[in-house]
Amino acid sequence: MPLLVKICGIKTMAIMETALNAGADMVGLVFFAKSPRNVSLATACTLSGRTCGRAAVVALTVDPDDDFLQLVMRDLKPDLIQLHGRETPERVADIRQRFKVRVMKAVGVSARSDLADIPAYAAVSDMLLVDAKPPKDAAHPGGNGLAFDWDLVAGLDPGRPVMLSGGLDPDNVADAIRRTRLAGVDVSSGVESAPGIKDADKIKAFVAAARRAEAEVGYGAAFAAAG
Ligand SMILES: O=C(O)c1ccccc1NCC(=O)[C@H](O)[C@H](O)COP(=O)(O)O
Repeated sequence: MPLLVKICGIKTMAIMETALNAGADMVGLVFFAKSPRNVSLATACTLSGRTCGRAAVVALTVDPDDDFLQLVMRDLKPDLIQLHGRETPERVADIRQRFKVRVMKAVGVSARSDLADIPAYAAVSDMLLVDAKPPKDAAHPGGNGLAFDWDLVAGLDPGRPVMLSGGLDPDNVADAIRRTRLAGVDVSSGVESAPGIKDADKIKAFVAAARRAEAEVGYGAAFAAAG
């Protein structure tokens, strides 16, 4: 299966166009008021319209309530809801079933013990995202540009595709792909010039580096051999 590359926290048409032209498979729109990447639902709908099916649209939410999800599903109709809060496996299952939407649950990792929750989340999610566990005093539960020990998730296979995130950037993404061989990579801070300000050249460099590593590792070949 080809490597999935997600660019998260897109706020402008120009950057959406850059991510699509660079070859991103997934684009993330952040709904979290305290984030410098937060977008309104109206802006998200406009940005999403630009994709024309070239990339999957991911609505990033943090402990969303049903009223908000109803609006997101009615107006944005994302391909995937990313759950980046303290949602329990029961709540993840509830959202997936109630809204008939694919979900990607983010799991914070800083130690091997954090992987204990993964089977329960894999059972109720379409995809998982492993991210650095935020520091206790962090203002945001994600998008902090912090990396974790990738060896903890190397080859992780809970029966659902797993994306790697947390502190990735154009310089380290190839190493991360080689070491973990997960289904995809997700970046936000590492392709910015300042919090919330995406840098077009960094996005292009990130996707290019990820694609080179994908070819080197042989993602498609492994899939063909297995299939
Ligand atoms: O981006 C945010 O501001 C954010 C706010 C609240 C929850 C999650 C958030 N971001 C998550 C992501 O952008 C990515 O999925 C991932 O964590 C990558 O973050 P980064 O380390 O900045 O590359």
